[in-house]
Amino acid sequence: MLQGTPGRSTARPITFNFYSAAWQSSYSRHLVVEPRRLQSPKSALDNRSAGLGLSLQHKDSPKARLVTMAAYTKPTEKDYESLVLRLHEIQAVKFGDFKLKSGIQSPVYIDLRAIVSYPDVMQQVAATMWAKVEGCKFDNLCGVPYTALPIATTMSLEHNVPMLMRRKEVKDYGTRKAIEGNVKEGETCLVVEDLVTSGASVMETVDPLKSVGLQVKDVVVLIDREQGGEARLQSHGLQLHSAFPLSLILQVLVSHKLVDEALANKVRAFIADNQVGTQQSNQAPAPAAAAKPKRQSYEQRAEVAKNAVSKQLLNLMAKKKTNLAIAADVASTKQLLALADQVGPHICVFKTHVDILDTWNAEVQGELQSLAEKHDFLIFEDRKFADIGSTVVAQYSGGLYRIADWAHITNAHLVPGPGIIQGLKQVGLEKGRGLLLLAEMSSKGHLATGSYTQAVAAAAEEHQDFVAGFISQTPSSWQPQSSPGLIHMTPGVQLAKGGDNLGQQYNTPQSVIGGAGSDVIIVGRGIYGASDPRETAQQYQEAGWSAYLASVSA
Ligand SMILES: O=c1ccn([C@@H]2O[C@H](COP(=O)(O)O)[C@@H](O)[C@H]2O)c(=O)[nH]1
Repeated sequence: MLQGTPGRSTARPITFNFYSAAWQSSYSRHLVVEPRRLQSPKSALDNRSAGLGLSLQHKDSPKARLVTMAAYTKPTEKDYESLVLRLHEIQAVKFGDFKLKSGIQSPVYIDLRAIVSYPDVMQQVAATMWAKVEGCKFDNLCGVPYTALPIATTMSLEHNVPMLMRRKEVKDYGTRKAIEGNVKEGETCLVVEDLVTSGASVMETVDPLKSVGLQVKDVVVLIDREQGGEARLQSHGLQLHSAFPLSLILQVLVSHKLVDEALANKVRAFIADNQVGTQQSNQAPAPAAAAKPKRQSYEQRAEVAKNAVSKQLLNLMAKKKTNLAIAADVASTKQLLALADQVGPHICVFKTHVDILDTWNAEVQGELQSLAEKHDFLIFEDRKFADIGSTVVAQYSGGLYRIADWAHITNAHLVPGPGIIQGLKQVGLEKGRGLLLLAEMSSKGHLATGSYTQAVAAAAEEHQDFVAGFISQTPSSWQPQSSPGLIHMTPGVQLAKGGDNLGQQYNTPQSVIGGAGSDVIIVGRGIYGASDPRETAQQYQEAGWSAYLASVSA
């Protein structure tokens, strides 16, 4: 039992059941207890909609922080308004002239990271967001790291809904799980986010949740910048519930004369001009960054591609709506062919390491080629040639594997110099084959950087009749825009960032296609190691394709 004492002004003494003895003993000696929006003190702690809250204030210091412990109350219009004002007051929503990470100047800047320092704001945010999804059915909730994690935690504790956590980085030791918590396959999960612009970061949480067998249908966000994120999430079957569209925030601030009409119109114009799919937008300010130009579509690039294979691949990707390549690093030929048939409808490229296989002969080669025709994908033998010209001629055309006979694409390091390209071209050009040059690698500490990568870019430019593109990691940081016909394929991709214990490093489809500017994601263990490779390939296909759509010009 906690006995309240009169506060400095309006509080009346009140006695009621308190659920924590620890709180009673540690706080009752020091705190003044005030009832807040009191309706029914007896039932309030049992009935969360009754609306009881406590304000706890330090007795000896009038300026001491107020600790509120409000049970959930459905917010009223006034509450919505007061939350907007409070967000403005704590500078979570700012107006002025801000340079975004993309280099674009923005008249509005939203940064909700600081709300952790204001428990009253955190509580109102959680209550407001909860009210938006009260009618939805979900078994769990999961916040998008990091800002939305405490919001999700508050909702979880307040409403007794189990929470799951997505790791931003998957460790390369231990369980290597992307989703932490008690996952029950088939259950539904609400995704909680603080701010939506394009919806890309929401998808980075939705994809791993789905890959562990959860269903995701609803996403709740505090602020929607109204730049196209809602439509994009809808295209993935997700319903966005936003507490505050940016236009509503503007309306409230204008009505309180905190923002003048001219500035509000400037913000509205900025939002209209910066819809996802017309220009790159980003929240984090980074003064030095330059604006990222939109990329050409795969079809547009196919028209200017100088190599037969890159032309074919760009057209195939556009037609099949997939930029997914599978790295089929399985040991048995039987598994290889079964995998090709399973994931065939979702991929543009089937990548092999033929020297891993237990069997290779003309029959297996023929079966793989038939599957490539059946499902319309190209075969890429990841041979990584690295010898002098005359040796690679023999290795590519002959030996046990006769790679040039069946692989549409192969690849090479440029360590030996341009002679390696000339040698491979001598064999492959007349067969209509294409070569990828390894410009960068995915493994920790690799040496393909700086001037080496630049030299690879220059060699590819020079041999565009045979060079189809690159194996790369960060193409937009070094590839000149002058050769849109060259394709970038990126290995080291999984639905969550992480790595293995031998130096492999993983990035997500969104960061590889949208952020780094690559064209094709190469996924191995993330797909063939999954319990249902077909379904998982489909998830990667969707993730890669939506990242592509968001990065091309309208
Ligand atoms: O820099 C490189 C070049 C090639 N690879 C190859 O890609 C796959 C990746 O497989 P995961 O299971 O998805 O890690 C594999 O065949 C590598 O040989 C690469 O990872 N990095």
